[in-house]
Amino acid sequence: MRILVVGAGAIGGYFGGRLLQAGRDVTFLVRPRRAGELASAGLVIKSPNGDVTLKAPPTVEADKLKDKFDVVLLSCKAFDLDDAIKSFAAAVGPDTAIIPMLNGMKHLDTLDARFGKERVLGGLCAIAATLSEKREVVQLQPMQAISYGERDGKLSDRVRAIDEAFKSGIVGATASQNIMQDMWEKWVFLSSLAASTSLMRASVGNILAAPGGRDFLLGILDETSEIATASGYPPGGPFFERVKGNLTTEGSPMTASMFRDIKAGLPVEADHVVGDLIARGDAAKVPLPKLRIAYTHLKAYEKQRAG
Ligand SMILES: NC(=O)C1=CN([C@@H]2O[C@H](COP(=O)(O)OP(=O)(O)OC[C@H]3O[C@@H](n4cnc5c(N)ncnc54)[C@H](OP(=O)(O)O)[C@@H]3O)[C@@H](O)[C@H]2O)C=CC1
Ligand SMILES: CC(C)(CO)C(=O)C(=O)O
Repeated sequence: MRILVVGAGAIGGYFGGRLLQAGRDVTFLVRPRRAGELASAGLVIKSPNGDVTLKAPPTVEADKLKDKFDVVLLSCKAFDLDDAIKSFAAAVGPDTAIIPMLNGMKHLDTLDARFGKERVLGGLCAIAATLSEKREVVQLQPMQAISYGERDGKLSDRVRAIDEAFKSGIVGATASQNIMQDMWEKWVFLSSLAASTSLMRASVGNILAAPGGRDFLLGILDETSEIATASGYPPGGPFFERVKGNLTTEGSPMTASMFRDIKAGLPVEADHVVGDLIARGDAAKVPLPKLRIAYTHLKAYEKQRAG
């Protein structure tokens, strides 16, 4: 099974690297700077689950991409999606399955419109990872999971084949027969975490320790949960019940990747992760006072960053 990992940043580098480490046929589609880094220093993963340096991992740049791949594992940020699509389009043939790992949901519409719904699986990952100043992939906590599945819930032959390839390389890889529900639940959790930690500039533990902090966190979770419910995906599955506890754990150092990006002065997925959720909530007339404040904050950050 030929796997093209689009991007070798935090999550692409991590999950693609683990697959490569396990001997899977992985190629990273990268831009020139990352290609140079990987050629000279290798793909370096620092992780509580085991460090590894993969010397000269196979890479390709967009203008050299000619072959079709069986699987495209998409790991760009939402604001790079259009450019990434142009870059990997040549790799998509009639039987290619695209697995997006982006947070949010709107990328599914964009990918469907360009490649056809039948080529786009549902996908998500749960991990805390970052690309360090040394351009190493750093996993910040042991937690890791990646899921993929047909959006109609069928356990198809292609999903079984992907599962076999992924499971043998990645701890926490799972074929899901309810991936749309899983993606919504992840979105509810992530958007609540990202909105709160970015707005408060603090970890969950420090927000909980502040006056009104617990009410704010739980209030935002109520708002995002109501949007999911109004959209036909009421949260409440095992994943959701587990992660909900993460938002109320005293002393928890947990933050979202969005907050880490803000601290590093990097662009954020404000519209994709929070703005799109608000648009869906507005359409369903869900009151969203807390989420709206967080969104205004993120857009102000973007404005400030643009100068
Ligand atoms: N980091 C985390 O802990 C988690 C992140 N997510 C989600 O995963 C997604 C990716 O996040 P993350 O890995 O942190 O982001 P990063 O910025 O670390 O990585 C994204 C990578 O995509 C690459 N890229 C963008 N466009 C192209 C292109 N046209 N061709 C080749 N490569 C391209 C970038 O390359 P370049 O270096 O050239 O800019 C970059 O290395 C986001 O949607 C995020 O919300 C989900 C769960 C956890
Ligand atoms: C939910 C979480 C925190 C872990 O996957 C995440 O997706 C992120 O930080 O972007």
